[in-house]
Amino acid sequence: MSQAIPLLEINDLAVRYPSGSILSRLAGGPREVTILPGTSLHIAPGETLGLIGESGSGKTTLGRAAVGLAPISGGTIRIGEEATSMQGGATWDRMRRDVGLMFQDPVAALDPRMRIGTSVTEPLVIHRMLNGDRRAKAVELLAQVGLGEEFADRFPHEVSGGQARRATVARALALDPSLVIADEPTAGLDLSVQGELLNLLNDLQARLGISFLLITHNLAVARHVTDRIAIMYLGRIVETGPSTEIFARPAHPYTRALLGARRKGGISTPIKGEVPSLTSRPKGCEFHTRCPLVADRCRTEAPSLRSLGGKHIVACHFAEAVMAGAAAQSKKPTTTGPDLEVST
Ligand SMILES: Nc1ncnc2c1ncn2[C@@H]1O[C@H](COP(=O)(O)OP(=O)(O)OP(=O)(O)O)[C@@H](O)[C@H]1O
Repeated sequence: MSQAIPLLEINDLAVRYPSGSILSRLAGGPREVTILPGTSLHIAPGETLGLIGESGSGKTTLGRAAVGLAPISGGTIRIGEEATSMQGGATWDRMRRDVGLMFQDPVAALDPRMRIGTSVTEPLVIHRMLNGDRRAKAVELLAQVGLGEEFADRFPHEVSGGQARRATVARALALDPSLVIADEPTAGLDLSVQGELLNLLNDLQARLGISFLLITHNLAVARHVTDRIAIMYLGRIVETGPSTEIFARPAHPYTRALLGARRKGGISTPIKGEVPSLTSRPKGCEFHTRCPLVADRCRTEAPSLRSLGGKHIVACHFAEAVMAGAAAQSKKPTTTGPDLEVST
């Protein structure tokens, strides 16, 4: 893995949305809700970073904010040579040219009224970068993802879910990006098709040297394709490090709970306790209301992110104890859930 200057660098990013509930506003509730309270993240050239967390933890918001598609209220973002803060205006346009986007909703990603060839080349038209024949370019992009020429002329409803998802990958590659942001790229696909898609992403990373920000709540997906993972809770990164290290020795109780939820026969068991409201974040460690290891200190003192050696970074007062417990637990035989068919 390259130790070069990060390709993507996000520092202290804050995102606020207007508060959704009219009732809450009428009752004098907050007018705004802070989703990302000052979040930092980086991705090295050629690296695949997995962003993991429960639903609502802010993964999609972070992915969208990285390209200026969320209401940024503070912090800085740099992609390659281009850097911006707040509402970057024309800078976003230049930054987005270096990023391929695969957003969560595959139906929205491919316009049902457009032939697939037209959809996959659309980013080139938007950025005025289409040189030469549009269909020929579509065929070239579709070939990169293992789809034949005939797919250029088909409509999304005429192809399978896996083929449609490949087409969204082709579209993400249109601008020849250094970074692809893929939000839940395998959601809704059968296990074997998920495996094929992940093999494709692995292959593209190896062949084209693209970096990926892979947003998923599926730990099996993260395990197979990421170099490093970052765990998000209430819009903050609470643990990050090499995937192999985090899966073997998670150091945050939240990460450990996420991994434990997967171990139980593959059936996702929710983590105990309610996710706190983003408009009234708990004092101290924000996970303390659900943490099985909570101590007095956790209720008053917010843990900072600190290094456990190498690239393993965590925000927990008792990380060493959690890690030791996880290491002991991993030696016991466990039942594992259905896995993916991914070549290594
Ligand atoms: N446009 C919006 N306006 C107001 N709040 C929003 C908006 N989009 C997202 N949110 C809120 O931001 C929070 C984080 O949502 P986000 O979609 O980023 O989380 P996530 O971790 O990606 O979840 P999921 O896995 O379900 O997509 C949620 O509380 C959500 O309700």
